[in-house]
Amino acid sequence: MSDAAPPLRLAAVERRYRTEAGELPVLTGADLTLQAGEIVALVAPSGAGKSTLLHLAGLLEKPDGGEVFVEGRAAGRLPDDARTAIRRSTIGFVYQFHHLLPEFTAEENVVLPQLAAGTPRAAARERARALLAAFGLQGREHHRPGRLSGGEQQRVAIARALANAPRVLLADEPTGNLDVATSDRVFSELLDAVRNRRVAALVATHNPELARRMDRVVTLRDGRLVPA
Ligand SMILES: Nc1ncnc2c1ncn2[C@@H]1O[C@H](COP(=O)(O)OP(=O)(O)OP(=O)(O)O)[C@@H](O)[C@H]1O
Repeated sequence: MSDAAPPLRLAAVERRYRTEAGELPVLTGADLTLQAGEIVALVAPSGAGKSTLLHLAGLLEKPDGGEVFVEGRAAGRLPDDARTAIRRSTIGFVYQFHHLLPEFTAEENVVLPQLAAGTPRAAARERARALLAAFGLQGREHHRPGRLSGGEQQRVAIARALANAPRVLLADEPTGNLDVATSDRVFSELLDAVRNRRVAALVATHNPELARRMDRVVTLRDGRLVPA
């Protein structure tokens, strides 16, 4: 592992699914390098393999071929527990629907991943408060998700994704569930947070306006990543 290694690199990544109709090749040799502070949009038609790519990049699944390097380390094919440890300390996820734990407060939702990564509770709470404040959620820390607006819920989800100071952020339609004005605002906050922290981000979206606001746009063609 070297400081110069990019936070995330996909090299000739392959993934195929076995279906009743036979093998479905979804990724056939996907290459991508994300540098620190770089935000890349992934825009491709439904079914092209965006979620599959994000799952592989996030070490949630293993590739059938090729490799996923995280901070220079070949990580994609490690055993489950090793991939989980790298994922917890290095990678944050934001989904279209917030996936917050409904029975926990906003603050607890941001504290829990830190506890899972071994951060002491007092430090985790302090960091959660700072992150929530950075997203304009002072005074809302003790609300459960059901008592927050859609935009606020998504801000908590972004704060949670950043809780363990990840080097890589993976997002799947991170504001796709919000109205246009709220989506615009929350997306700006997401971009600022990622840029300020020098996180490398890959953001899947169907929204060309949002894609244009990122550093570059890639698409999937026949299972490979190409410039859009
Ligand atoms: N577990 C699975 N088993 C079999 N086929 C799958 C599986 N997961 C995904 N697929 C298929 O692989 C292809 C790519 O799916 P994926 O979910 O990655 O696409 P996507 O680009 O994220 O689509 P969307 O924009 O609709 O979310 C699709 O044809 C899908 O039906």
